[in-house]
Amino acid sequence: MSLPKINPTETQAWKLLEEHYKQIQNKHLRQWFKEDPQRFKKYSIHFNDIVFDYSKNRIEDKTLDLLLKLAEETKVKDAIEKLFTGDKINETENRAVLHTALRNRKNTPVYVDGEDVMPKINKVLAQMEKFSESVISGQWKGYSGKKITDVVNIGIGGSDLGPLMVVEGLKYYKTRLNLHFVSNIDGTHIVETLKQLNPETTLFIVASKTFTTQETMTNAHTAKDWFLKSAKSELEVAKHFVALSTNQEAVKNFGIDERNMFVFWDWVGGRYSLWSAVGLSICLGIGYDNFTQLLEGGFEADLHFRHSDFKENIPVILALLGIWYNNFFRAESVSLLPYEQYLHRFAAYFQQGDMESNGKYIDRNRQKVNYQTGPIIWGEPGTNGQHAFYQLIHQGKKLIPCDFFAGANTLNKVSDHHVKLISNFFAQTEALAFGKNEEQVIAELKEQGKTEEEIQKLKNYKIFEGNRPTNSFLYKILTPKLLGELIALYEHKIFVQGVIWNIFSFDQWGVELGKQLANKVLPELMDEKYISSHDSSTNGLINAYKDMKD
Ligand SMILES: O=P(O)(O)OC[C@H]1O[C@](O)(CO)[C@@H](O)[C@@H]1O
Repeated sequence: MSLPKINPTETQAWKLLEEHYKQIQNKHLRQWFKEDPQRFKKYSIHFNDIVFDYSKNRIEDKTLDLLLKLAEETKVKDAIEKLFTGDKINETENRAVLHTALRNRKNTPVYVDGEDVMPKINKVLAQMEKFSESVISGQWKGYSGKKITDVVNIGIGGSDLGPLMVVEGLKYYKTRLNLHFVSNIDGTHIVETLKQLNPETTLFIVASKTFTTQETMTNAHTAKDWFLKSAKSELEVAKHFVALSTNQEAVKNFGIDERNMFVFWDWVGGRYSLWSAVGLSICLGIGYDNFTQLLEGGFEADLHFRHSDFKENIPVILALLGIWYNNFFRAESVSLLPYEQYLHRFAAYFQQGDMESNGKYIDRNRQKVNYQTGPIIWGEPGTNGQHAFYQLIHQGKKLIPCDFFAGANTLNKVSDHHVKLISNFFAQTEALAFGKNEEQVIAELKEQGKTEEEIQKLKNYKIFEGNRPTNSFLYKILTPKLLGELIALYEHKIFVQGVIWNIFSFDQWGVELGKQLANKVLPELMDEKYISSHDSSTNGLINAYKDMKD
């Protein structure tokens, strides 16, 4: 059974939300907080070690009721069950979507085409455990008998961003191995990485769901050539190359021993694959036990998502708030702002997670949508962002809803850094919500001894309108489990939004055209002849390239 195909704008809730929006669009958060001192209590959810505060949003009870009605009318509850029970909800590729099975720590059966997938998941997990432990312990030796010191994950998109974000995010829990990630086809990426490495002590992980991706295969061949220059014999490849893929045939053809292959399956989407064999670099980077803690966190977030009432359900509330701003306030982007240096790739990871999932204009009825779908996702860690782009968030013309993240505790206690960091987090959400009005600005300038003329000259620049919405995630401390929870909560937010927008969130046809055209252009660049087969701009650029290149 497929997902329902309901145009959200035709629901009763949508129409009521449009009306409601007109009534509250200019109401200020200052007013809402004044009217209801219980706002924090009312609009926050506690889940494990996380406090999720969504009270600084431009909502009231009626808004939430209508948004929840929208979720009901678009049958989100049914869709969640379909997700968890292996329904082929990735219809355009005829696939189930079961990243949740990969972290199903209870091991209850999950069926795809009548087959319980848990035994094969567990088999690969056992293989990952054994392999990572032998490399970390030094039992696994390189071709000259030395221990592995460095691991290079070669992959791109979902086969890179997830493991990279997690390995960076959990660096505090690092094993003795040094992890490197090569993704870009720009040779600079692999050349600069290999410069630091010794082939005798380097292990390469070739991560590619399809094992056909141009970037990954090109980088993998370059790595193999570099390795063979030193090892001399193809027979040594088995000690230095492993593959993570769904494509056994292509892995064999590349020359990787099948015993060094860690499989996953077509029901694992690339951008949801860090929980699968693609997490091997995570196991090597932080140890298998920590990897299982990450899975545990994802699993607990799954239980929360599947079983909590929507009013208490973090991914559902996050998704509905996102729709409120995206479709009614016409906000175009969402900024993810971790006040946690370790999470410096969190926004980059969810750029793919969200934008590749919901950046679509064709609905589940094969029709062009007449409403906005996925937002632009961006962000940098605080406090760096404050000194870069926050000006626009505070005083720009665009409404940018922001999600803030911070630990109440730090993993690196050093003088008063952490308390200062956290004071910035709280201050920013307060400033964004409440701003500074004319009266306050004038009083401040007077106190500084400014003349009336100076005050008139400056005051408008110093006013902060406020009314900028934020969500805050305050957690106890950054652990593998906590990170697993956060990732899964956001994955499910994306899912709920895709369901409501009536789009297919698990395919990515939009990345195909560029790949096709690059394959057409590539042979045209190989000789000196001028080209006239494209439009005048593309011809002009290609021909200028031919003139300029050495
Ligand atoms: O793991 P693969 O098959 O190499 O694909 C890498 C990435 O390429 C994409 O297919 C599109 O760019 C992503 O969805 C995917 O994560």
